[in-house]
Amino acid sequence: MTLDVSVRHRLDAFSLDIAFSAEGGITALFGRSGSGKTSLIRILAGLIRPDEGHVRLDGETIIDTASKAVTPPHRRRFATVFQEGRLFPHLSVRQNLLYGRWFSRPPAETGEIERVVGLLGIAPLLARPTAHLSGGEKQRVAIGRALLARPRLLLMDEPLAALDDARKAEILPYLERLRDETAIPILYVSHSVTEVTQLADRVLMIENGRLTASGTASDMLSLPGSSAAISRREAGTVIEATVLPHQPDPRIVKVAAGGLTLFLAGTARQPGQRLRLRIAARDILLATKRPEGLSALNIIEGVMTGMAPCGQDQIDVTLDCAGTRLTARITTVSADMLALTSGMPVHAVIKTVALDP
Ligand SMILES: Nc1ncnc2c1ncn2[C@@H]1O[C@H](COP(=O)(O)OP(=O)(O)OP(=O)(O)O)[C@@H](O)[C@H]1O
Repeated sequence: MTLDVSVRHRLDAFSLDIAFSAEGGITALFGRSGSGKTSLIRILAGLIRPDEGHVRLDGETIIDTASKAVTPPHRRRFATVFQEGRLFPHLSVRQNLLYGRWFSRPPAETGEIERVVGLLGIAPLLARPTAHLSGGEKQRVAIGRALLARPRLLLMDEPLAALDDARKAEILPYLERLRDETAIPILYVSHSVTEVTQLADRVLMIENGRLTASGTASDMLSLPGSSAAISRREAGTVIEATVLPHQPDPRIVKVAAGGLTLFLAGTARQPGQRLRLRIAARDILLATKRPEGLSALNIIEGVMTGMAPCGQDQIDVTLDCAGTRLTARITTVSADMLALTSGMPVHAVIKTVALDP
């Protein structure tokens, strides 16, 4: 699938002027509130007609303002999942799902319905009225309804934003399965670093109605150079890791990440499983000598490669650790105490529980 978008649109004082192309998998639209993500999704869904530009899917014109060609929303076969599920409250879960199927041509077969129900773990909910579901359950049903419309493109506009952290954590694995087990390309709007780290194949950074950068989640979400849309607390490094075949202890997980070996808090992981880890800069300590008697399992040797001031009295120290770049945020007092200089060997200490797959 190739989605080719180039649109310009004015909404009072705000102007959107964006061009990008997206392939299969999950493409995240990441940016601060008010940057124009929802407006872009609304253009793609057919809820706003852009002032100028084109949208094409696999070469087929969806919108082309120059030739005044517009495919009506119901013929686009794009499904949308919003922040709040927008289920029909008077219908059961099963009836809501079948409503999605009504839009698919040819209609989804029973086997497909069972597959979607299994994928999202909603079999026990089928007979329930939607009014009796939790927020997380409602979102899973909304996703199921969207899938059963057999969309060519799934537009997800902050689908987890209305949920608390526990419900978000409950749904994220289902979204990973959706990415890995269906071939439906997804545009995923979010300003959550956690969600984008875990889900996105590619990230488009949007600021003030413009595309400012695009690339892999690791490149887009890692310091130095990551977007201003990432909060100070969340800033850090995103790295790809693979679970190693031999685990030293069932309570922890050993992974290879670039040239590093790291330990994570123990959850069920299969050898060979790929993970994306986010290491917040504020969760890394630095030591000039290898520390002993620490509870941290991850003590990594590296070389200091740079320093950049970060707010008042704090410094981001960049390290090269066996070819992997990490950033540690420390106070200027600590930097002075350690007399850090470029090229100096250092040890980065990361708490096992701080590694957040
Ligand atoms: N119908 C409208 N008329 C005028 N201005 C609008 C309209 N809709 C949106 N805007 C403005 O356009 C800008 C972009 O809004 P949009 O909802 O696309 O941003 P967003 O990145 O999705 O934000 P959020 O993450 O808060 O949902 C905002 O400044 C908003 O106030």
